Amino acid sequence: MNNIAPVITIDGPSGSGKGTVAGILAKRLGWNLLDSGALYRLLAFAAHNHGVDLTNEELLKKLAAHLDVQFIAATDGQLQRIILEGDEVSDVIRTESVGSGASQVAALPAVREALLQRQRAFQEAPGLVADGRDMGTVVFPNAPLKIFLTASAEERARRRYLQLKGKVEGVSLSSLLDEIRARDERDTQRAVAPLKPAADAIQLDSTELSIDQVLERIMSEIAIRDIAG
Ligand SMILES: Nc1ncnc2c1ncn2[C@@H]1O[C@H](COP(=O)(O)OP(=O)(O)OP(=O)(O)O)[C@@H](O)[C@H]1O
Ligand SMILES: Nc1ccn([C@H]2C[C@H](O)[C@@H](COP(=O)(O)O)O2)c(=O)n1
Repeated sequence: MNNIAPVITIDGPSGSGKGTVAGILAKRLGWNLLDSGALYRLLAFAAHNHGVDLTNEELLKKLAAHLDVQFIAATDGQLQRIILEGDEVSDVIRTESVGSGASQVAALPAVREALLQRQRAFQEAPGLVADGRDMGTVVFPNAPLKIFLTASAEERARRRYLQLKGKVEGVSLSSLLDEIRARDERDTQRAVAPLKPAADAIQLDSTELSIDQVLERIMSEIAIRDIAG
């Protein structure tokens, strides 16, 4: 691990806004970005394509260790792109069913172990913004700034509904709320690296905050710590 490059971790439940905030922050600071959830999503998606059962820990561990994936950094006007085994999968891995599969494979200790070094390799100069569930507790425990971003389940389902409405057929607010609650339950109750705030994390409830207000709060914590030059 390159301990010189500072890391800002943003953990929290699905739909709290981690990915949005992490992406804007990384761009604003000119830092690298780790969307760790994408790795678990890619594994679930690859497992489906290769006919690997989501409970087969031994095969999933091998698949995780050899996952052929490229993250292409965001450029002006374009989001980060994700390529799996030569195919662009940036959008197809974002469905709630892939998210649910990701949450299942993420509960397996051998899978988490296989993905650990891959995540730590993102810690490169000038710095890293990393979002996920265990960035501050397990992957980057020495990060100088840790944010735990939450929002009520109802607000997170509403946000997801607005995001998917018109893009995904048959999307319903009540089923999204059920799915979010089920994923919260699995992610917080698993035995290994459960979703929880690090002891030294700053907890931010975004239920009543806009994206800009969340960013403003994080920028002020960065300024207090003087970690971004
Ligand atoms: N503070 C906010 N107010 C209103 N909408 C928000 C806010 N933060 C994020 N959103 C919107 O909510 C949706 C979900 O946000 P995002 O994908 O960043 O969440 P996430 O925590 O990364 O979820 P996941 O863990 O499932 O990837 C997006 O459409 C985003 O624009
Ligand atoms: N650090 C992480 C990141 C993600 N996961 C698991 C749990 C999530 O439900 C799933 C998908 O993540 P998302 O893309 O929605 O952020 O992946 C995890 O266990 N640890």
